[in-house]
Amino acid sequence: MFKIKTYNSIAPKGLQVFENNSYMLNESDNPDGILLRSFNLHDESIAQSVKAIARAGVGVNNIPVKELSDQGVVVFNTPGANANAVKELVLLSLFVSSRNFLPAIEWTNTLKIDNSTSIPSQVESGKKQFVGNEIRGKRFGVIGVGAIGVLVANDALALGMDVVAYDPFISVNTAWQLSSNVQRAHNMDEIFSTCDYITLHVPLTDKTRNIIDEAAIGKMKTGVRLLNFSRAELVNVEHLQDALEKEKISNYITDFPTEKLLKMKNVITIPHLGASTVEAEENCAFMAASTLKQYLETGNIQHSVNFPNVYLPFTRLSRVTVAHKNIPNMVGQITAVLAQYEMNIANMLNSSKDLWAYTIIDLDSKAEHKDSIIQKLLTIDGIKKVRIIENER
Ligand SMILES: NC(=O)c1ccc[n+]([C@@H]2O[C@H](COP(=O)([O-])OP(=O)(O)OC[C@H]3O[C@@H](n4cnc5c(N)ncnc54)[C@H](O)[C@@H]3O)[C@@H](O)[C@H]2O)c1
Ligand SMILES: O=C(O)CC[C@@H](O)C(=O)O
Repeated sequence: MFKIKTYNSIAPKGLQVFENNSYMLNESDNPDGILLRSFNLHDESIAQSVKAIARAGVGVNNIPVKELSDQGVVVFNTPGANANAVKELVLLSLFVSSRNFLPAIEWTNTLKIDNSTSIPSQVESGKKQFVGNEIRGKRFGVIGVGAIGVLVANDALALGMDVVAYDPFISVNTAWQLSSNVQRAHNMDEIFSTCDYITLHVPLTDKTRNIIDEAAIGKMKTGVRLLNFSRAELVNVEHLQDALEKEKISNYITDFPTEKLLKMKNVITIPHLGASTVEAEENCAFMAASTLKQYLETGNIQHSVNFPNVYLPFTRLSRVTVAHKNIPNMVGQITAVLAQYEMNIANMLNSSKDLWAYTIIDLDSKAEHKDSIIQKLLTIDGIKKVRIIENER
């Protein structure tokens, strides 16, 4: 029996993944797994019982990934599952930033029905204050070409924009999807200095925090429009305010309202709706729940942000999984312990990702002395979490 604790509202399609006798949902006491969206886990104490955490979404800056890795807790996200939803809102925002239609609609709603001037006459005489721009032919810079950035770049081309993209870490998969008509920027300055519109699609990390600051803004064209559907902290808000006041940036559209932004002119804030479509919520919830279930039941890892992806069909009688540091001689020490218990290894797999590694060892017997094997393995320096899973099938 596995206990799953959930935070935020998770689409039923995801929760249904746990609808069987092996799971108890919404369990706060000693959960095995956590399923969440944007809830801030940094301020929560996480029970020792937790083996994995799945984020129904992409950004994991709400999760203390570093600390959890050190406890051998696997963190999953849902790459690409909400990318189309975000892309559609970004495309909408390109038009919103260009055509003044939000203030125009507000103005139309204030028109008074009076007998001397008809509404159509008021409209025709007042509309000149809302003249906008077209996006066709304008230069559009995409910073971060991952699941969202690639869709935004390709569709902006289809809308007639001149698209230039920057991503020094672009994945091979994404590069295959990117239209060859998207130009490659070799550094961010190429985007800053030439673009009429700039959109941010990078994760929030120590390296990307404040990538839009005074220095970056200084290089931008006067009147540039800035879109941020990634995270608030990518943009230095004081420097942004100054640039908006000086009309260096004409407007800023973001999915991340803050107290300061709400008071600023020429800022349009959206209440974090990027992934809020029925389709994206279902995709994310289903993917997150499925990867969490797979990990709890088999120890296989897919879509993890801190441990390597590993898959070994679970066909033998039992399985030992070990989350450990990526340092020499771990496998040798693990197998030496199993040998002490006269356990014969039927199959094994070891893989690493940056500082962390993961080993699966399959056995042709049910593991006896489970607790003492686990305790012994945990005394090895570098081993963070050990599980022994019986094959129930
Ligand atoms: N508004 C929303 O509701 C919403 C929804 C989904 C994602 N997001 C945010 O958008 C971000 C991107 O999402 P995604 O699905 O495209 O993620 P992704 O991981 O597929 O793509 C991120 C891309 O950024 C690139 N990158 C990383 N550091 C970079 C740097 N310094 N300069 C340039 N490129 C860099 C990576 O190489 C990668 O290609 C997420 O991290 C999340 O913060 C927001
Ligand atoms: O859960 C959401 O609504 C937003 C998720 C989004 O910020 C993400 O990073 O995927």
